Amino acid sequence: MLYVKNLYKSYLSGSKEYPVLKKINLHIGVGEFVAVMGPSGSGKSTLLNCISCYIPFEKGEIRLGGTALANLDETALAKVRNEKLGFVFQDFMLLDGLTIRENILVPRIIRGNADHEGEELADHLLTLFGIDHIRSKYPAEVSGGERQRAAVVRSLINRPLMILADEPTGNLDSKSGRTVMEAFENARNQMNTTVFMVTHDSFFASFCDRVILLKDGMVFRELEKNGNRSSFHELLLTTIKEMSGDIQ
Ligand SMILES: Nc1ncnc2c1ncn2[C@@H]1O[C@H](COP(=O)(O)OP(=O)(O)OP(=O)(O)O)[C@@H](O)[C@H]1O
Repeated sequence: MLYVKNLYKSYLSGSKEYPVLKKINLHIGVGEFVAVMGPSGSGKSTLLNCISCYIPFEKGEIRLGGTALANLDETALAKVRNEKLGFVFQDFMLLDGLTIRENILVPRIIRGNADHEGEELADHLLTLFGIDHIRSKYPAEVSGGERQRAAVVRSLINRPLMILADEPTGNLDSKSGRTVMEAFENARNQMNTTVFMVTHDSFFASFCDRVILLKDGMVFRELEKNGNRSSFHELLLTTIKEMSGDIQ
């Protein structure tokens, strides 16, 4: 589904080139829930932005559902973003003047398929994700966790190949954040949705099936959840300590 091969990306500062992603290789299969973690500056957002088609990369390959992203023009990239990807952001990005249900339908309107089927799907998802009671409310009238669950539903409304989530729990307390992780689990379990998330937080990462640890623009290690969530959390904490050099 998503293949990243030898991805290399640098930024220029004056005439000097600073590599940020150095030969990243990864694969995410259909229905996987995967997090990327790593210290500040390790390249997490840059990786997500390359996959999102928001920034170009110099070398390597990204293939999303069989489409190679390098060499696509702006129109084709916008089509990939609209049709193949769903987005969840740290600050929700809901439109204040629209109700929760109307917000959820916005990607259908952008794609030009705001039809009866879209309305039915919105109603089904509002129930499935436990936010039907806030459908007619405005974003300012609901909690942060409810706003983010609405954003998760919005990201699903065009039935994307993959959801990209950038620090989706960054503005939430642990109880609300947990409901958002459960919403991603629900999307995976009920709709076989693939989720790729950037997070700083090992507790929220422990809800994932797999965690990719980045360090200095390279994959330091990939960890898979083989037991329960709390033992995976312990493994993540130990490996992050090892990565930061606290233990050998
Ligand atoms: N547009 C840019 N121009 C120049 N350098 C940039 C740009 N964007 C990011 N960088 C640099 O690239 C490196 C990686 O940044 P990136 O935001 O991908 O890291 P990150 O792991 O997401 O960090 P954080 O956890 O702090 O968000 C950093 O050193 C950053 O300063």
